[in-house]
Amino acid sequence: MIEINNLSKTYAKGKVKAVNNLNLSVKQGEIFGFLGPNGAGKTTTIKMITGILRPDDGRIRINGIDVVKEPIRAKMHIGFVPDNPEIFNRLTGMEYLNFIADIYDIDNQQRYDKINELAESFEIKDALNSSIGSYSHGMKQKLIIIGALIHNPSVWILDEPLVGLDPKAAFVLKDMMRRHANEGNTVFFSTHIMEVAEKVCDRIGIIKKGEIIFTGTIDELRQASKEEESLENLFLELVENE
Ligand SMILES: Nc1ncnc2c1ncn2[C@@H]1O[C@H](COP(=O)(O)OP(=O)(O)OP(=O)(O)O)[C@@H](O)[C@H]1O
Repeated sequence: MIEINNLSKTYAKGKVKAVNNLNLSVKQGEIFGFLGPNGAGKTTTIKMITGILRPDDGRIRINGIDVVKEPIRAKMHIGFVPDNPEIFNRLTGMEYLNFIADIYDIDNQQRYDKINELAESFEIKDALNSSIGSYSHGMKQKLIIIGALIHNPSVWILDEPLVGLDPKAAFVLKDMMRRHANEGNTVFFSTHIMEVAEKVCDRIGIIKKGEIIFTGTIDELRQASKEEESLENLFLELVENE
């Protein structure tokens, strides 16, 4: 579960308000889509949830644990897939996954089972003994996704995860997200594509200029907009006419 209260963050010595008094609660067992146009504040919010950036104000709790006060404990509950898959190019895929599994203190059997299952789904098993530097963008992304799931996190956070994946890999990832949520975990991901949110999410939140302007189901969004246009247009309308 993710609970965010009155969260704010500015850049450039207060000149850029990236996130402004944001409140959000994401439950166990749901896939929550965090939608917004470029520069809306999605990545900044995600960096605060994952403990990479420190909030100026407000509180974030992961399964009741304060991310600022108890960062290590909170991070043990989180699996994170950043928007940029730049990782240790000199390691092999397997060395990277073992490194991540060591950090989370995962026993040999669990790491073997998880790596096997996920690498098979993404069809990158054969590449795990090659260096990451030789991987394509999509392969690096798949490796990071496997690393993020290796400790079976109860809160899985992904920043624009479908960008750069081919349709088959995107399908596999969406299926992983659904299964993870169905097992009682929280899945939170950002996207700027309404269609992706429509297919995958139980609930969405729309952020514009650092503020949440809508939370609810896609059906509720449709009702709120009282229009029969395509969802993409609804989204643009909601974002532009607020
Ligand atoms: N390091 C930084 N220094 C100054 N301003 C920043 C910095 N990072 C982000 N910003 C600004 O903060 C605001 C929110 O940016 P953020 O990257 O969180 O948005 P986003 O919704 O993730 O956008 P995108 O979809 O383009 O990734 C934008 O106005 C952005 O220009």
